[in-house]
Amino acid sequence: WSINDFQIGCPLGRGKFGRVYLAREKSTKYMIALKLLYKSELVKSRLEKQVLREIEIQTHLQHPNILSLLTYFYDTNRIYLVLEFAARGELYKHLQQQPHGRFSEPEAAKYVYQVADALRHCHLYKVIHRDIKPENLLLDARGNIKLADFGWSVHAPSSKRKTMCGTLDYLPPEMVTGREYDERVDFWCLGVLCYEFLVGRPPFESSQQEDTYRRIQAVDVKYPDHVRSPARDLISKLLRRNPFDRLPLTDVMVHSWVVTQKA
Ligand SMILES: CC(C)CCNC(=O)Cn1cc(-c2ccc3c(-c4nc5ccccc5[nH]4)n[nH]c3c2)cn1
Repeated sequence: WSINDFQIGCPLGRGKFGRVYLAREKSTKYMIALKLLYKSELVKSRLEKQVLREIEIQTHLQHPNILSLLTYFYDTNRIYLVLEFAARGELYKHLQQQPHGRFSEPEAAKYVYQVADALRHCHLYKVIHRDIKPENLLLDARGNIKLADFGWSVHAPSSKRKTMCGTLDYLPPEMVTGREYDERVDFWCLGVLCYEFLVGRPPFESSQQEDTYRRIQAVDVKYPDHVRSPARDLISKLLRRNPFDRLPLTDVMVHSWVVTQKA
């Protein structure tokens, strides 16, 4: 493949490493998301190893709810990643467009189920995503979840610090205190995600960072009246301080709230 095989369209956003463009493969007219990485930038920020490991991870993780890396190629200055195009774009924009900025229970349960299934698949390959939040979720043409951006995934177990770029809202207690952690961090993030889907904001959001830290450590969750008990039951089984007390993903997928609402 070469860049001449594609017609480049509008920019789709700025990923961690580079720019992503809508593009179309000329002969098949197939739409894709083309990510351009500048070798010079990768060398400068010593990210080339990280990118190669991500390419390795994404090539092996094939799942209907994980955005696939279709292929990649490079020329003298750039690496080109041919990523699946998710036609309905970023989930967090879809969330913001909802009345009251929150999803209905059926829609929330459908997404929670699909993210749980995608994470279960990642964990089979000992890959922890660590960065599950609405910004890293896309929707395909049929409104199904596509888990993207493995910018922070690592192989379990790990205690690699996650530099605090972006929100702390999704950090589990063990990562806040820099302790060793394993794939159960993704169980916690799924609980935060489910809360945000139903409420429209994450559970520990505070104006000051240290308050967010404190609320995470104390697992200080408050549910607005409109959040009904079956959903509270699931969230409370995921937002547990002790990672071993958190509900495993297979149990999330068969939880009564998920099963009754998503169908
Ligand atoms: C190093 C390498 C293996 C990393 C591979 N993973 C990524 O690059 C993660 N990543 C995916 C994207 C991305 C961003 C946006 C889209 C889109 C998309 N569709 C849209 C529709 C409407 C509005 C915006 C849209 N973005 N489809 N596929 C995408 C893929 C950006 N970074």
